[in-house]
Amino acid sequence: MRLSDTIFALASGAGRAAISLLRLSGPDSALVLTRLAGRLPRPRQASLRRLRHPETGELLDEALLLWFPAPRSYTGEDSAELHLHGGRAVLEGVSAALLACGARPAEPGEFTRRAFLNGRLDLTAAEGIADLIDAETAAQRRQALRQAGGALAARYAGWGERLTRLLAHQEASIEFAEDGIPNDLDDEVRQGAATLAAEIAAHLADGGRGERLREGLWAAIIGAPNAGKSSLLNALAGREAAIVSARAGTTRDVVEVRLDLGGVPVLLADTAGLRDTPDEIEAEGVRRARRRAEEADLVIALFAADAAPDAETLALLRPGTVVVANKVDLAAPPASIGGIAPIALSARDGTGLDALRSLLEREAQSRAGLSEEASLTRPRHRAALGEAVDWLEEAQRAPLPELAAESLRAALRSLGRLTGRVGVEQVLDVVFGDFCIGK
Ligand SMILES: Nc1nc2c(ncn2[C@@H]2O[C@H](COP(=O)(O)OP(=O)(O)OP(=O)(O)O)[C@@H](O)[C@H]2O)c(=O)[nH]1
Repeated sequence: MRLSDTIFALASGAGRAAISLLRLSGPDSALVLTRLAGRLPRPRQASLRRLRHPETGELLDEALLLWFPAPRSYTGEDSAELHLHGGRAVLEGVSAALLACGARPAEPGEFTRRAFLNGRLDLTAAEGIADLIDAETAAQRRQALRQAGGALAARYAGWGERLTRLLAHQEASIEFAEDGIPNDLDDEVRQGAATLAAEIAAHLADGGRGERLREGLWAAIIGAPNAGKSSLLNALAGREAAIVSARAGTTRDVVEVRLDLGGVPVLLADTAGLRDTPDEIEAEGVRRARRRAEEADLVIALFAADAAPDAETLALLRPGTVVVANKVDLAAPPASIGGIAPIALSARDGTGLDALRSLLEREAQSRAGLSEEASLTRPRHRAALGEAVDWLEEAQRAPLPELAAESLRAALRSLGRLTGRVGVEQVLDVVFGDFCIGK
């Protein structure tokens, strides 16, 4: 990937469409656009132009052009958008003309990569843009927009700056000690490292909500055979995803549907009815059901109101499990199951379904909804921040100022990996800006 290349790519979806959007970016963009369209449009103003092949002069399309000179563009380079008619032949003709002008097809993510390299966004914002494109629910969109807008970037950059300052002070204390000047910078640094470590640790202790919202929550319905698990899954999904039958032991494997529960994407699994069975295939289904219940972020334990609660399902109840008494059209629900008041439901006639859905939405949002503060969204973030906390703690324990400085530098590198930003030059800037060391 060379920044000296001028690249282009279809930015809109592939296939026949009213309009196709081609993007162009790189140092030769002005030249390429001029050869195709005769002259450059005014910056950031839509202009209708005839596009011709630069060698044959053949008319390719009449298109709307947008010209974004550097640095005020998405990539930070000279770039342009070509709004073409969305036919295949148009796209092929214009692509061939761009190739003839020396531009090359972009690699996946190359526009955003260039934006990052040109300092237009940090790594977390770039990830936010990828998430925005993948967002399936409103809450995912909000989280991605916030991250793409730099909410995490700003927070991590703030921590990076504080860390840089701590490191600068630590370096200064070492210099002062050499010169025999008394100072209490060491204590200051230790105190600062402790405060910062606590702040980062609090950000990490968010129950993984940002990651869950990005990836989707895992939910599972468990219960005895014939309790109505498949009926409930179908009712929540609004379609016949799982087979419903009066025969106990119908569901053998895990059946999954995707739901949007209050903006949180949820992968809901119907599982095999929990019971001891000599049937080998069903027994494997029961094992999978138990595993699924263990792994799930949200468990719905379903009991039939017209039967005594079964011991297998009762044994899997945990704090936070949603307990449901189904078939209330046949019998009144018990007041309590395993010490929890159940939601009364009839998957057959729909009684209680809205109440259950609202409860599930609240539960999903409390586990993965948007919090007031921007949450981290990837294991990569968690790992880098965890490392930074470890190094900050190491710095507080360090027996020598030189070792404390080394640990702070390592913490800074961890944050730097997260944002792709913090470099040594910044430390030097602070060292020489804050202190007149005079050497
Ligand atoms: N009367 C009544 N019958 C129900 C209700 N929900 C489910 N059923 C019936 O109960 C039987 C079992 O329903 P399923 O949804 O297949 O139950 P399941 O828990 O998935 O069963 P397994 O796959 O064997 O574990 C079917 O005959 C359903 O029609 C309900 O609310 N009321």
